[in-house]
Amino acid sequence: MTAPSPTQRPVTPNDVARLVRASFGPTPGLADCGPLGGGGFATVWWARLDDGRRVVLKVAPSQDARLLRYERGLCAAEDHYFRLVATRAPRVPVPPVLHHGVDPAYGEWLVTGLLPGRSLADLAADGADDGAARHDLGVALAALHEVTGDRFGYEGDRASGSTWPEAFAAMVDELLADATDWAVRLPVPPDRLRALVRRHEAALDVVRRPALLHFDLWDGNVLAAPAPDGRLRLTGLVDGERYLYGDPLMDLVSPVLGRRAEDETDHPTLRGYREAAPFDLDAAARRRLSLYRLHLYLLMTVEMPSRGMTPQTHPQRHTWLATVLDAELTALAG
Ligand SMILES: Nc1ncnc2c1ncn2[C@@H]1O[C@H](COP(=O)(O)OP(=O)(O)OP(=O)(O)O)[C@@H](O)[C@H]1O
Repeated sequence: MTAPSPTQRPVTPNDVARLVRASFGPTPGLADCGPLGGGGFATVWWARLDDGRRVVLKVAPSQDARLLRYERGLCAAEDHYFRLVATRAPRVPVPPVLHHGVDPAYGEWLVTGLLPGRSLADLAADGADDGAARHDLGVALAALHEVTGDRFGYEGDRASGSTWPEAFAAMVDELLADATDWAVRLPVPPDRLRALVRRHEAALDVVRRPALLHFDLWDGNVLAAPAPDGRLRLTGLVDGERYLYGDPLMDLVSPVLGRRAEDETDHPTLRGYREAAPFDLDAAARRRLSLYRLHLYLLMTVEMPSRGMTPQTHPQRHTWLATVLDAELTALAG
């Protein structure tokens, strides 16, 4: 078993009972509970209430946990994202928010309804045919992207801008500042990364509408279950805490993590997306996809120490990230 991340607070069944009481009052009480695996940032438990409801309790990192700059206020952000999707894209299945708890002494937590199904990451271990569920994900993403924000980037006092190039450059800058704070050695000098983003400003500037992006739809955050015909279908998108507003193409990176969306045109998620929201894969779009992968790999590199990971404890992850970062740098330099 891997060690928990320093961002994951230890939680006991007594804590769950106390947080259920703080969320719902004396009734309903807690009937049963247990940890939910699969995440690496918050502490997540399922709970059965004594009125029969099944819920998920997500406990945010403690107030004194050191996080990256864009990770400020993620519990409130997840609350906002799920409510926004329920109102503005109601056909996309996300967990209903039951309570957002804030206790000045303890910290923050979120209680949502437990959605049916298992994550695609989990189901892949059984070798299940998940093509229909992945196609559903593409269609759901296209619906989410119809929601428009009033500025680009993150909400609150985090990286944002009135244009997409401005917001994207601010996001990269914040990650580079995080890298300095955490003494993360990057495979390339920060100034070269900044120059690369500036150089591709024209490709980013094609994006004129701040679309709602989930950002983190890797296989662990997509739930699916068998439909009556036996095929796996989408039952939920979870973990909405990292949402931002920007280029829809940015959301096509995590669903094919480690691969290139532009080479996977027959991938069911991309087929579903393009059937619902056709787009051109022209030279500017290809450059943007490359920039977004660069951003994600940079983020995954910079977040390692805050998750308790070092090149020594996680050599494979470290080497893989250095390799894929380098590939994007080469592609963007040409
Ligand atoms: N409402 C829900 N219904 C069913 N399962 C859920 C729900 N919320 C979370 N899960 C399960 O719990 C796992 C962990 O939750 P979540 O991804 O929100 O935690 P996290 O620590 O923020 O993860 P990450 O490391 O991806 O940021 C998910 O991968 C999913 O399998």
